[in-house]
Amino acid sequence: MTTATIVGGGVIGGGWAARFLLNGWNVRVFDPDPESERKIGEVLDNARRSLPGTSDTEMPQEGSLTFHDTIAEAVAGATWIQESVPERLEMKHKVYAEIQAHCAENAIIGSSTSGFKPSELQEHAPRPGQIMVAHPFNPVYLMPLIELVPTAQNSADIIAQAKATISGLGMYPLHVRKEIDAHIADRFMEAVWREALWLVKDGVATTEEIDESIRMGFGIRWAQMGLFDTFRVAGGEAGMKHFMEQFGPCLKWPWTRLMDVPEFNDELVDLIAGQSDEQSGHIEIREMERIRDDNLVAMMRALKGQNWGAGALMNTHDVKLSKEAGMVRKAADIVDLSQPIVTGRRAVPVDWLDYNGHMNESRYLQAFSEATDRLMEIVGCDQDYIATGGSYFTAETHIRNIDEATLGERIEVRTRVLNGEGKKMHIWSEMYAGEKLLATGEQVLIHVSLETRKPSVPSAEITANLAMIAEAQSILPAPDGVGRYVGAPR
Ligand SMILES: NC(=O)C1=CN([C@@H]2O[C@H](COP(=O)(O)OP(=O)(O)OC[C@H]3O[C@@H](n4cnc5c(N)ncnc54)[C@H](O)[C@@H]3O)[C@@H](O)[C@H]2O)C=CC1
Ligand SMILES: C[N+](C)(C)CC(=O)CC(=O)[O-]
Repeated sequence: MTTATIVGGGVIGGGWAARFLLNGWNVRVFDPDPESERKIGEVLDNARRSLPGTSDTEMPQEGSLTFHDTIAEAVAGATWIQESVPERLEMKHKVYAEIQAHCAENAIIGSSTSGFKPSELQEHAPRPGQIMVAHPFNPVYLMPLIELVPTAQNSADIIAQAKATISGLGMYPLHVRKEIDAHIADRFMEAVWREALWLVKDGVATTEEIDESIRMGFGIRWAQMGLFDTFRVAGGEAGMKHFMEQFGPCLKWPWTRLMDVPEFNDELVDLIAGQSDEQSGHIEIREMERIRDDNLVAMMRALKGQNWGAGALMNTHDVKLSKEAGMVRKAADIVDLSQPIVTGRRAVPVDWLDYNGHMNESRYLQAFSEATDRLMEIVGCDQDYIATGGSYFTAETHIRNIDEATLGERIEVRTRVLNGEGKKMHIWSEMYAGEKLLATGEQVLIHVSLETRKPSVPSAEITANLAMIAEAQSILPAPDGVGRYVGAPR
């Protein structure tokens, strides 16, 4: 297992700790705050209930978390050291001096800095090539973006290593090729923030009205297409050129007060903080974090469904996780054919819950349906085969909901082939949380030609695989409840 050290375990360091831990890394923390263990524990609780739900496969086993009294002790054995101390350059320099005196020479030191340039961070360092900006977004355990900002002091090799580590955490390393204060994304947020401060100060809008203008409008658009594609579409058939012709003149109109900053005095702070308290002061900060996390997970899962943007990144990561978890994808890889095949492993995501606070009945069907897709793939009915015009349609499903599944609970589906002769495939799946049986799902599927939409004979490979599995599993007793109809006596 690989080890990461977190130096500075506040809002951002805590989020990094969770991201590494839940991706299977061991994490060592140094933070002089005596409350840091409690604070990181609370961040971790929120991460555990949200991050696994972004994945449609099994996440790695959580690593171990330890707290250390000195930087020297904390950096021992670490391959990645993430500095997240307050945004003060002299403090960061002091911390790097201590880290570099004790860490491995080939460890990467990433800085969470929101605004310092990497060349500023590297000043006075004995090994500047070890340090680079790895700027995350809050909450680090859910937001995929990392702005990776190196300088000419960082070798191509260390940059490639940093990118690989970030990708391995399910994140998106955006290589910022030219260093600039506040990198890329924070410059946008700063621009929006400045405008918002003026709008509140000038009494044009309240903090709440400004938030509504974002979350009811461009905030939703930006999550999926960003700025330029959004404006390209807004240009209609003539696209970006037309958009620019139409809105170019506005650049000279008083549409922004960007470089004109309101005086940052007590009056402004009280005005903004007062309105913000009125808007959301009745909700505890951890509760607000949970609301934010649930919304983020649900939105990112929607993007996964579209295989777009952050969703496409997460789908690619799922394939990697699934391979690492040893999920079988081919019949030839099954070690013991006589046992039910593990066709799904995942955590229950927040958007699978209903008003009863447990996994909704429709999601039991979804989990069984995804397990059936996996079994189809295993026997040879994979995407390549389907592209040739053959597939299976489900003719009948019977689900028994036996126990509840709750948010974040890890579920596993195990599938048996009861009969795979001819055009028919009769399968039986059981869903477990640990050894607790949650549900059974019995399905009959018919092989079809996608051209005629009529039953057809599957390929010889599929027929042989189904026969082999059914034969091997026939030594198992008949599943309890097989063939049961609604209302049948127990
Ligand atoms: N809060 C945010 O939204 C974001 C912040 N960042 C950046 O992350 C860094 C940390 O910011 P936050 O987590 O928000 O601050 P924070 O105030 O929540 O946490 C800073 C932590 O550093 C600890 N600390 C202080 N001196 C230390 C030292 N000498 N050695 C080790 N730990 C020490 C503090 O006890 C505290 O727990 C900053 O550079 C900031 O710009 C980056 C992205 C977003
Ligand atoms: C406000 N901020 C500059 C600290 C924001 C960031 O750096 C990134 C974020 O999470 O929004």
